[in-house]
Amino acid sequence: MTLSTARRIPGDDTTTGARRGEVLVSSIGLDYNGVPALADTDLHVHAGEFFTLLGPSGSGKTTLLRIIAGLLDPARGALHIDGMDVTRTPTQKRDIGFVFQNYALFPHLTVAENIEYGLKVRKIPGAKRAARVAEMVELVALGGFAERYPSQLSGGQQQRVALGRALAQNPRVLLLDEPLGALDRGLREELGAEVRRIQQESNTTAVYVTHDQEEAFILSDRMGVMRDGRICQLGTPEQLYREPKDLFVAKFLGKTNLFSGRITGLDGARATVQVGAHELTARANPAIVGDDVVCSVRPEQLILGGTEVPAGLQRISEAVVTEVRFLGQRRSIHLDAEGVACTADLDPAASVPVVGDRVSLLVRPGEIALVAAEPEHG
Ligand SMILES: Nc1ncnc2c1ncn2[C@@H]1O[C@H](COP(=O)(O)OP(=O)(O)OP(=O)(O)O)[C@@H](O)[C@H]1O
Repeated sequence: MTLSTARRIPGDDTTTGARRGEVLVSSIGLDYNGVPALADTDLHVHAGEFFTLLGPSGSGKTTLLRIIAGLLDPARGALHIDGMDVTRTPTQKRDIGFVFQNYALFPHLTVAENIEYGLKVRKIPGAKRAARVAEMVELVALGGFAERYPSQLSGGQQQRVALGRALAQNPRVLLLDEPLGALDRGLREELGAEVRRIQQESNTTAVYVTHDQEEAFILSDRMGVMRDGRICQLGTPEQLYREPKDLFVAKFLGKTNLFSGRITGLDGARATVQVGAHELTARANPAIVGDDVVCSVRPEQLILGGTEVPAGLQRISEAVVTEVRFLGQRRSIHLDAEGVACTADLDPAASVPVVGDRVSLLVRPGEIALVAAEPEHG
């Protein structure tokens, strides 16, 4: 596959010192009827990065994406792309590519013509245009479909055309708003992997909006979790999963077990927490104000034990097994932990408890995420 024109070296074409595709959002905010849809927000998306805005419906993801696109004017703040202030620059002059949920292809144009359209508008010469279209058709794996019309393509194929069209002009930044939202589960996974491959091969900065946590995890280098018009936490998928800053992030990113506790001691990066009758050591969380905390432990981090606590583990609760489910790759054990419903995921090959068994719930000190008892706002 030839990708010479699509592939770029970050930092190759700017005189400003910023790397190509770098997005800097500084105190950008927007209100509707006096209510903030986006609270004043700072965000730095690095060149070549796949960055995802993840959050529930109405959390402000699309608002922020549309401001970066130039489709919405912010009430406050500044936006820089590649070091240039584009806060008031019209969309068409921002050098940005879009892919939305509804493919928005021209129905009367073929795949090749759809991809070519923007190049024609920009008056790119014919031979160069044809070469670029051929390259994009190959990049989005639609060889053999170039002469088809959108109505002759599946939803996933149409979305590939939309991607090819967006990338044909070698945009500084690719903005994607729930591009897989209209597709069924299997196709979402397949095309999600393709989106990531295409983004990497074309070395394009991507800002992606979704409410689907799994999709965000598969695709992202980094992501920002949004809630009520704010980015409440930024980080890699693993950082956010393992070290959620607050209860909202802990619960939004996959399943978790929550044990109420109280901080009784702090020693640098370590905290001592009292959970019922048990004293535990956990990583301190600087975002917590006050002593009331919640210990978040993921189902795969809970270990079932007996009366003895092996070295390197600590007991967080006693529990009674209420249900055992075989789920193929794992066995899901439901428990009543002194009135708190919990789930532990076990390797299917591990010894299986039965309903009614009394067990100890054990956890490694580094695997307890402490969060404030109430969600943080900002
Ligand atoms: N034109 C508008 N007029 C008034 N309020 C609006 C308008 N557009 C968006 N909002 C409000 O702004 C907030 C953020 O909306 P936004 O579309 O950015 O959320 P979102 O996270 O993208 O949601 P979804 O996942 O449902 O698309 C919501 O409370 C929404 O109701």
